[in-house]
Parts: sequence; structure tokens; C-alpha cells
Amino acid sequence: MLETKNVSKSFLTKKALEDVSFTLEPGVIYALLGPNGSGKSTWMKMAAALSHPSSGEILLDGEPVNIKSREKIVFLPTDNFYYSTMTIRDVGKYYADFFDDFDQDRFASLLSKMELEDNLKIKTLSSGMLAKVKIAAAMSRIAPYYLLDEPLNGIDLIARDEVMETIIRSLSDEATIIISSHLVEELEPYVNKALFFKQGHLIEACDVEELRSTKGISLADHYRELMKGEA
Ligand SMILES: Nc1ncnc2c1ncn2[C@@H]1O[C@H](COP(=O)(O)OP(=O)(O)OP(=O)(O)O)[C@@H](O)[C@H]1O
Repeated sequence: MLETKNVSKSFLTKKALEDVSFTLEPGVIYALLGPNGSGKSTWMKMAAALSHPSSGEILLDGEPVNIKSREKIVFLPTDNFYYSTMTIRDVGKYYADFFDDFDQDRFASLLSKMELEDNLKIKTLSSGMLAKVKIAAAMSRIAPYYLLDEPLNGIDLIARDEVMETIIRSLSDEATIIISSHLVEELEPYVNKALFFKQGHLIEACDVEELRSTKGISLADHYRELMKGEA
């Protein structure tokens, strides 16, 4: 279980997150939604043990997340962390060296689904192609938790659905995934639950199917309602 308990995070005087609590359940696909600067990446980096809460804690199976928890938590950050001279094949080797759970065959198959040749150099890729390589590498790890920060950035409209399907198909039934994105409509068909951040607060957690059946509104419309007044 991945539990966020009363987590706050400040950068000097800026409060990026304030008293946020929620638990990610196994086998659920979550959308992490909120306007720019609402704290989504800040939470992901802390859950990936790349930074620490100012107060509160994030617990993986009862223990505060730490370097060791990276074995169970796959994190896809927004920035590019590959060397420009690497080929896509080198990216696979680099992951295989770092992570025992990295599945080279799955990486090859995901690259082929996304029509990427593994002899291409990182510096020659378009931003959409690079985004696909990052997704293929992350989803080739076999882990219980995946945290994807804006994975669809740079990917064209037509390819987004294919990429989302590739992500979802790569998951085992028990795996938990949380995807942050501003592309609410694109995420909607694939997610079970949504967490809404606004100005550093978790303002709502909802079940997407329930939203449609009881309120008769889409996730995107619910988002618009909740974020009214935001720039
Ligand atoms: N290293 C940092 N130093 C100072 N302030 C930071 C730092 N990282 C984040 N912040 C601030 O914390 C707040 C939350 O930022 P965060 O990146 O988590 O938002 P976000 O919801 O991921 O935004 P976006 O959708 O634009 O990516 C913002 O006001 C941001 O300026």
C-alpha cells in the first residue's frame, strides 16, 4: 500500500503541498489532476523518494519511502534524463543495469508497437518520440507501482490513445498506476479514480464511473467545476 499521511512540502516561503492524505489501492488506475503549480509533481517526487516532505510521511507497505522503495515504485519524471548520444537500445541496457525487474523483451515489443527503431540516437528524436521511449522504458519494469508525470506531453493527438492503451495493457491486475496530466479528456476512458489537487490541497478524490452514473457528468466537466476561478 502507498499511503500519503498529512504531507506538507514547502520551498522557502512557498507552500507547494499542505496536509495532503490519501491511499493508493492495488489494481487501481488513478488520474492526478490539477492546474499548473497545484503540487502534482511535488507529490510524485516525494513518493519516488527523490525529495522529502517538510512534514507528514509517505509510507510504502508501512515504511517511509526511501531509495530502496525505488525497486517497487517506477517513476517517470517530466524531464529528459537520458544522454543525448545514447541510442534507444542503450536506454534499454541502462535500465537493465539499474533495475532487476526490467524486461528487455517487453521493451523491444513496446518499441515496436510504438514504431521506434532501437538504433536511433536520443538527440535525433522528436519530443513525442522521446516521450514514447520514456514510456516504453518505464512500462518495461515489472513493479507494483507506477507514477507517471505527464507522460502524454509531446505526443500527438492520434498517438495518445495508442500510448495510453500500451500503458494500460502493460500493467498486471494488481499494479497501481497514477498518471498526472492536463489532458483530462484523453485520460478519462482509462482511469478508475481521480485525485484533484488545487493550490497544494487535495480537494477531492472520486470514482470516475460513479461520477458518470450518479452525477451524469464527465471527468473533464467535473474538473472544470472544481477548478472554477483558477487562472
Ligand atoms: N524546487 C522548487 N523550488 C521552489 N518552488 C518549487 C520547487 N518545485 C516546485 N515548486 C513550487 O511548488 C508549487 C507546486 O509545483 P509542482 O511542480 O508540484 O506543480 P504541478 O501541479 O506539478 O504543476 P504543473 O502542472 O505546471 O507541472 C509551484 O508553486 C512551484 O513553483
